[in-house]
Amino acid sequence: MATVRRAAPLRLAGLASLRAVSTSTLGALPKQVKIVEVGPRDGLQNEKNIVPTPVKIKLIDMLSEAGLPVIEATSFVSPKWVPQMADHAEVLKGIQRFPGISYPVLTPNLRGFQTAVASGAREVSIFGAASELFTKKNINCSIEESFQHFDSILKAAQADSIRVRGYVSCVLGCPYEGKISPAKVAEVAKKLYSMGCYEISLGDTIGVGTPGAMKDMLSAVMQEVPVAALAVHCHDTYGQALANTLVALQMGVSVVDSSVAGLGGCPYAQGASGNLATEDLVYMLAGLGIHTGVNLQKLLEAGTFICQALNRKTSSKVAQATCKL
Ligand SMILES: CC(C)(COP(=O)([O-])OP(=O)([O-])OC[C@H]1O[C@@H](n2cnc3c(N)ncnc32)[C@H](O)[C@@H]1OP(=O)([O-])[O-])[C@@H](O)C(=O)NCCC(=O)NCCSC(=O)C[C@@](C)(O)CC(=O)[O-]
Repeated sequence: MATVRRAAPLRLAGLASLRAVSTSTLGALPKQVKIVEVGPRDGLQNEKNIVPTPVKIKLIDMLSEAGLPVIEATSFVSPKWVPQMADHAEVLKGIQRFPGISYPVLTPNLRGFQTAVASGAREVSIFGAASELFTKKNINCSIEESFQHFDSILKAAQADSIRVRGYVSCVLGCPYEGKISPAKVAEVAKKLYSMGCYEISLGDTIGVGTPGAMKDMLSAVMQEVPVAALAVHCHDTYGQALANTLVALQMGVSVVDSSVAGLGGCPYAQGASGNLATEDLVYMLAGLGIHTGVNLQKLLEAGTFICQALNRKTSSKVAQATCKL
C-alpha cells in the first residue's frame, strides 16, 4: 500500500505571492467561481473495486468540511450498468448535510429520479450528450429519446421543487464519433436549458479539447444559453483541462466542475482519464485572486484520504508538490 502523508501546510504559503501577480493581461475574469466537486460520483464510478460505502460517506463529509459549495454525491443509475454506484441510497442517507452546500445526484430516468428523491435528494442532474453513439452507449437511447426521459424528470422535479442541472457530454470530441460540431453542442445545450435545467455543464468527456476548440465551442453555445447558466467539466486526459478551463473563465464562465485528486472517468468513454483536479483548480483560482470559499489544506487532506483508500497516487500536481508521496 502506498504511503501518502499529509500535505505540508508551509508550502501553500507560496499562494500569497502568486496573488500579487498582475492578471490584467488575462482579460476580465470572474471575481468568484462556484466549484462543483464531482469526485464522489465521476471520480469513483469507474473504479473496478467496489469502494466501501463508509469511505464514500467520509470523503463527502471531508469535502463538505473543505467548503466545496456543490458536491455531486452519487448517481441513481442501473447497478447493472455502473455497479460502483449501487449504494447510492445509503451514501445519500449517510452523509452529513452542511448548510448552504448542495448534494446533487445523477438520474438517467424517472425511476432514478423517484428513488433519488425518496433517498433525500434535493437536486438532480440529467446527462445527455452531443453525440448519438455516445448517448446510445451511455444511456442506451438516441438523443431524441433522451429528451423524452429528461422531460419526465423535469416535470416531476418541477412538481417537487427539485433543481435540475443538465450535462452535455462529448462537447469537444467523442470516443465513438470523433469530432463533434460546436453547432450540435449548442443545439443540445439549448434544448436542455429550454426544458428547464438551471445550469448546463459542458463536458469534455475524453479530455481531447484544446483552448482554441473550447473557445469555438463556447462561442456557439453562448449564442443559445446565457453564460451565467454555463459550467465547464474538463477531463485531463491530454493535460489540457486547466488551460481549457482558463479560456472558459476568460469568456465569462464562473462555474467549474472538478474532482478531488483528479479522480474520474466515464465507464462508457474508453480512455477517458480523470477530471481536472480540484486542488489544481483551487490553486490557480487563488493565484488569480478569484474567490472560491474552499480551504485548500482541508481539500488536500480529503484527496490524501481517498488516495489512501484507493491505494493510488494522486493526479493533482498541487497535491504532488505539497505532499511527500
Ligand atoms: C439509463 C439506463 C438505466 C438505461 O438502461 P436500459 O438497460 O436501457 O434500461 P431498462 O429500462 O431496460 O433497465 C435495465 C435494468 O436496469 C434497471 N434500471 C433502470 N433504471 C434504473 C435506475 N434508475 N436505477 C436502478 N435500476 C434501474 C431496470 O429495472 C432493469 O433491471 P432488470 O429488470 O434487468 O433487473 C442505463 O443505461 C444506465 O443506468 N446508464 C448509466 C450510465 C452511467 O452512469 N454513465 C456514467 C455517467 S455519465 C458521465 O460520466 C459523463 C459526465 C456526466 O460526467 C459528463 C462528462 O464527463 O462528459
